[in-house]
Amino acid sequence: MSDERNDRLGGLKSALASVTSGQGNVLGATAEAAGAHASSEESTAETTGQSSTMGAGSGGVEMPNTDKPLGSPRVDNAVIEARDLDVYYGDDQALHGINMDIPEKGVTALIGPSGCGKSTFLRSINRMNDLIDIARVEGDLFFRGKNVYDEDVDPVALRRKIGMVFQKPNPFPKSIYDNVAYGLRVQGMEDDVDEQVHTALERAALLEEVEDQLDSSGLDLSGGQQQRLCIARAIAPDPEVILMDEPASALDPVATSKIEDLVEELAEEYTVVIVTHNMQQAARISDKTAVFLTGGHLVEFDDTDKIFENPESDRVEDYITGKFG
Ligand SMILES: Nc1ncnc2c1ncn2[C@@H]1O[C@H](COP(=O)(O)OP(=O)(O)OP(=O)(O)O)[C@@H](O)[C@H]1O
Repeated sequence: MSDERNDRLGGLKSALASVTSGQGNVLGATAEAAGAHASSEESTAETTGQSSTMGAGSGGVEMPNTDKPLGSPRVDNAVIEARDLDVYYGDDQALHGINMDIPEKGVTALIGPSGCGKSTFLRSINRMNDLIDIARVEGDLFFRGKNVYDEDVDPVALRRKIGMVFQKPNPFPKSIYDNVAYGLRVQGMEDDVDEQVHTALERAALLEEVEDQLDSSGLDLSGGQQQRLCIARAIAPDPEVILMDEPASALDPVATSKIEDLVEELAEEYTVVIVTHNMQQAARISDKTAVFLTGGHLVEFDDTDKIFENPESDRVEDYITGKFG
């Protein structure tokens, strides 16, 4: 862990220590597995469909001038911009008017109590919510200036640019090699498959452990290795953004630590957006933190240090220090 991250964690600890809530705080708490409403459908859809190109044309998009959550500046290097984003499941509104600029590279963490809409927001970025019949999206979600909900955007092509890793490792019942190659083939990326598979396994910090057994089933790997295999599968088509929905919550501490190290490494090259219930983890690995609170509202979005050491919102401070959640 870098000195900077250690300092940040120290800041979080002292911030927490200075608050005497009289209740157990959430440091180190790993949430129960939750929010996996659509994970099996998602994992199938993640790698199915036809290859095509994302709709062209990103210029001239008019941005509504809307209220921002606390501490949420518009950023010049934003890769993803949510504008007045509402998501409904049937008549129930899960997200209310989300406005957020996610900068290029680095790690952006989404935190908040169970049911506040973190996964829903994550899935709206690469249109995974399309797979939920009753889900409906209003407002805008721009990826590099292009509204991903425009009619000319192909969700499969979008997911090549914005890959996803789920809470539970979900390798296919195929060989390690084929697990990674499958994503490439689905996207029509048939050239140099061997090289791309090796590169993806290497970037996912798995190659060394599996290079002699690429023909073995992905299901025979340990849980942590399976999750790194899923990360390799997600990065094989060379996306720009990697969405991670509690990628370590089903893993033991050693495997979790490897995933955290990997996330930090990947963030040098990719934009990583990660949902986590573990605030220590958010403090350790993220550069920006977005705090969602009950009812599906984004309350504060800022540098992680600021959120954990000096949040603007009292409700965020109460959440961070374990007064509720
Ligand atoms: N597939 C679905 N069908 C109907 N309602 C859903 C679906 N997925 C989520 N919801 C509802 O939307 C709201 C937000 O859920 P979501 O899973 O996004 O929250 P979350 O913050 O990720 O929760 P958790 O931390 O428990 O995973 C909740 O009220 C949830 O019940």
